[in-house]
Parts: sequence; structure tokens; C-alpha cells
Amino acid sequence: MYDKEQMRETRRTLHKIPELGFEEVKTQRFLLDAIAKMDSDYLTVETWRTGILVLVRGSNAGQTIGYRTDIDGLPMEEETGLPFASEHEGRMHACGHDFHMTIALSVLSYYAKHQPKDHLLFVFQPAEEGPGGAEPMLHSELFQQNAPDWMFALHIAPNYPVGTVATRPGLLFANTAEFMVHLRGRGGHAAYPHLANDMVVAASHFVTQIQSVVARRIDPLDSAVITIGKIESGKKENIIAEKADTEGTIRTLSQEAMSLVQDHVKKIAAGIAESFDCEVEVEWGSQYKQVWNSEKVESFIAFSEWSTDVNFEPSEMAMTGEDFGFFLDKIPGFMFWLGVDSQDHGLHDTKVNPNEEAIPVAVHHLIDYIDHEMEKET
Ligand SMILES: CC(=O)N[C@@H](CCC[C@H](N)C(=O)O)C(=O)O
Repeated sequence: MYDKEQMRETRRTLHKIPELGFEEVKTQRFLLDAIAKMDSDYLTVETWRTGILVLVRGSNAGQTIGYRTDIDGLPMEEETGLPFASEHEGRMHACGHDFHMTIALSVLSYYAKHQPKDHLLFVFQPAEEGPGGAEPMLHSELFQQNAPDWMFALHIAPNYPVGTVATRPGLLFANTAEFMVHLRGRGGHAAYPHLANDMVVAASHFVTQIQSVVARRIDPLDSAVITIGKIESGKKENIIAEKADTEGTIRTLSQEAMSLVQDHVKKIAAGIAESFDCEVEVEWGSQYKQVWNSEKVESFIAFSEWSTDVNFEPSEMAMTGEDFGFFLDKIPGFMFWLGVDSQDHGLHDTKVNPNEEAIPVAVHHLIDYIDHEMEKET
């Protein structure tokens, strides 16, 4: 198995080469090379787009256990100042997928040397941050040929200390929907607003008005979030902008709340077009299913509570999204948080710096847990 030093080196190499969803060419190459070096005659390695599926054939299999890691980075400029910071301009592993991949590779390298009793399917999935690799991968012939009986995955958690694993039965992560709103008016001179049709003002009203959906349309005992993460408009202080493009994401705990919010985003956009006498187009991007932990999570919770190597915390639901929800919609399993102690800078922060000590903790806990699950079946 990888030793601590190899884990650190692997993580740092991956950290330097973040790539966006379905562009993970270097990442895939790196992973394939690392897997090839494991040189085991009971591994079957197949690629699916920029992802990889590795089947570890068990010696006396009664089940197939799936373990998934995501492999893509984010469109962000890293500001950590670390010596192994991203070498790809405008790209960063700011959501821990470099950790996730390193952990998956390390666990795989262990089973490449110690043949498991059951089959293990390692899923290196592209495009979690968007446009979403899980859904098409799940439906691919390749995945279906080796579909696991149950599967699980982890996500780093900056708010928990190293050594902590946290999860809960049922809903863990929210339903998500990306949307883009394009407003088109008439540009002009800053001194003559009455002759133009200002899309900065229209977009500002849109952004403010949609916040009232959460405050006034969602049952206070339910929950929703609407975040506009990007606005693009205008060229100069004295030119009235003829267009504004906004991008946002909706998060809800229920599918009903999701439909309601989406409906109101459309209505408000139409209202803005009417009152500002402009054109509007609402475009929907990827929509992820909630992450729902099946009863299988109980075995992980019990095992983690009993283990002296980790500290188990019952976690709250989170408004983060994860396309692993598509796998869990069809296959029993669960997701859990892994503490990486980056309190000042969280996920999607240009300065997030998770503690690498969490990697061996996760690797050993995963191997112990998988071994325990395989022993139960004998
Ligand atoms: C764990 C995490 O941060 N996941 C992402 C998933 C992206 C969902 C999609 N691109 C969207 O923005 O709706 C997250 O932002 O929660």
C-alpha cells in the first residue's frame, strides 16, 4: 500500500493539475499510470470518457462493493501560496477532489496487493462540479456490467478536525439546480438613461427579488437556498449596459421545494422582462439528485463509533450538492464527511488548505471498514 510519503506526493501532484469536468485528460493519465504500476493480475481497468472504472476481482466473491471518487477541479485562481499550488491558470482543486482521488488510489493499491474476498469496484468519476458525470456514468453499459451491490464515497469537511468522520441516515446533501438568466435591453450613454434600457438595473432587481422566494414562498420548516455566483454586465462606468448574464444555483431539501423555487425564478424573470421592457431567457443547467443515505450507512456508523482510530460525529444535513446522489438513487449506499481541519477557509475558497494528515486516517479506516464488511459476508 502507499505509505504516508507516497500519499502526500500523490496528493500534491494531483493538486498541481486541476482540470474541469470532462477535461480531466492529464488527471486520467496520471491515475492510469498509477494504477498500471500496481501491476496486479486481478485488476480490470477500463476508461469511460475521462473517468476510470477499476474492478478488483475477489477470491471468493459474494458481493461487489463500490467506492467512488470524483476527479475534477474548479474554475478558480488558487491563492494558497503553497509550493505545490495549481499549475493550471484559473483552475483549482478547491473542493478536495485531489484528496478524494489520493484516498481512492491508496485503498486500491492496498487491495492490488491483498486480494479481497469480494469484488471491489473503484469508480473514478469525472465532472462532479458540473456538468455532472455520475448520471451518464451510472447509465453506461460499462458501469452496468459491473454494477456494485452497494457503494459509498466520502467528501472532505473543512469544519471537522482531522480524525473525524461524520454522516447521518437519510438526507445528507440537497437537491441542486443550476440556472442562467440572460437579460437583453438597449445600451446607451450614461447621461441619457431614458433613451436606453439598463440591464445592470434589471439584473440587480432580479437578484434581489429572487431572494424573497426563500423568505416568502418556502415553508419556514422546510429549507432552500438561492445563490447567484456570477453576474456579467457592462463595459465602462459611462456606458449603459445592454445585456446582463447571471448564473446561480438553487439548493432545496425536498423535490417539492425545488419545483416551487424553479417556478418562481421563471415567474420573476418574466416579471423583470415585463417591467423593464427587455428580453429574458432562463436556461437550466445540471440538476443533481439529493444524496440520500440508505440503511447501509448504519453499518458504517456502528463501525466508526466502535473504531478507536476515528472519532464519529452525527452530522447535520447540508445544502451542498453531489451528483453521487444519482448513484444512491439506484444503488444502496451512503456518503460521509472526512474532517480535514481548514476552519478559516472552507470548500470553494481560493485559500482552502486541507490538512494532509487526514489522508492516511481515511485510507486505514476505509480498508478496515471494507475488510469488516467482507468478513460479515463469510
Ligand atoms: C460538494 C460540493 O461542493 N458540490 C458542489 C456540486 C455542484 C452542483 C452544481 N454545479 C450546482 O452548482 O448546482 C456544490 O456546489 O455543492
